[in-house]
Amino acid sequence: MLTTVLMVAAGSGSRLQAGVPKAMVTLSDGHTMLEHCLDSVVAARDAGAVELNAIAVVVPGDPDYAASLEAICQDFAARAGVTVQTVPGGTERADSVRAGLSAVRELAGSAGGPFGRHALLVHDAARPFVPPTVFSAVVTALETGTAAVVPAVEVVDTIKTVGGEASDEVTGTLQRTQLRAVQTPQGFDLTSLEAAHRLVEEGAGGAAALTDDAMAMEAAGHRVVVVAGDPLGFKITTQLDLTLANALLASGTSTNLEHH
Ligand SMILES: Nc1ccn([C@@H]2O[C@H](COP(=O)(O)OP(=O)(O)OP(=O)(O)O)[C@@H](O)[C@H]2O)c(=O)n1
Ligand SMILES: C[C@](O)(CO)[C@H](O)COP(=O)(O)O
Repeated sequence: MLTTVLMVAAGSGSRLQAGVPKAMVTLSDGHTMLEHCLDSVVAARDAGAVELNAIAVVVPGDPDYAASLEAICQDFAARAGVTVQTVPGGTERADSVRAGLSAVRELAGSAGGPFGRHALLVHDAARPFVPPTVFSAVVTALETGTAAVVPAVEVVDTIKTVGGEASDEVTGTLQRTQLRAVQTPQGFDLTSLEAAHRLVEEGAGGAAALTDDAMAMEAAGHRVVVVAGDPLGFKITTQLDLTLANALLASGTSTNLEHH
């Protein structure tokens, strides 16, 4: 199934505190986070897991950062033999996804007419080591006709809700067997995700409340299916995650085959 990837890279990385947007952070092997994430997509293509049409990368509005990321994207595109188009993002992650959807529609339309079913993978430019098996599981589920697919792993901690007058008061304990930690790439029927985001945008919920795209599909009444994620699909959010990523690279344990 022809698939376009929407990679969101417009975040500031405030929790990582690296002084530059997270996608521009260089890992210990000298490659940026963005290159690693692009590489994982192309590794999935090369493994036959994704019939890749093109990649849209949503970049920060700041012109200097946008220019740097555009240069990284076009270098990568030439090396990997893939179309990569950048588009400026928004304040919240959901704003950036919405900004990217119009570019995706153009990329999908030019690939094979606007009316066919087209798969979209929405992916964080903060998960550098997602293996091809995860891409494959998501795309395979989409191919069965499912409109929304998320990769996920089991939760290892006990999760409690807090609230009351003081937010340090426990109000309940969630049933751990029913919980999953959700990763990206999340897979969607393109037309359905466009409609779901429009619906949520027109409603009361702000973009900040939408922490992933499956939430828009859930709000629109779609069935969302979970497939197996992978521990290597972890998101780099804090310095501790970055330390883990660099240790994986140093140990050779990881990651995305060869660099393009
Ligand atoms: N306005 C935003 C916010 C986030 N993202 C992207 O969404 C992904 C997941 O978000 P997160 O890990 O929270 O990244 P940041 O927003 O950069 O981090 P922080 O919340 O710590 O500032 C990242 O690839 C990030 O670039 C985006 O494109 N546009
Ligand atoms: C989309 C996501 O990566 C799924 O786990 C996550 O919800 C992003 O959250 P963030 O706070 O924007 O990192």
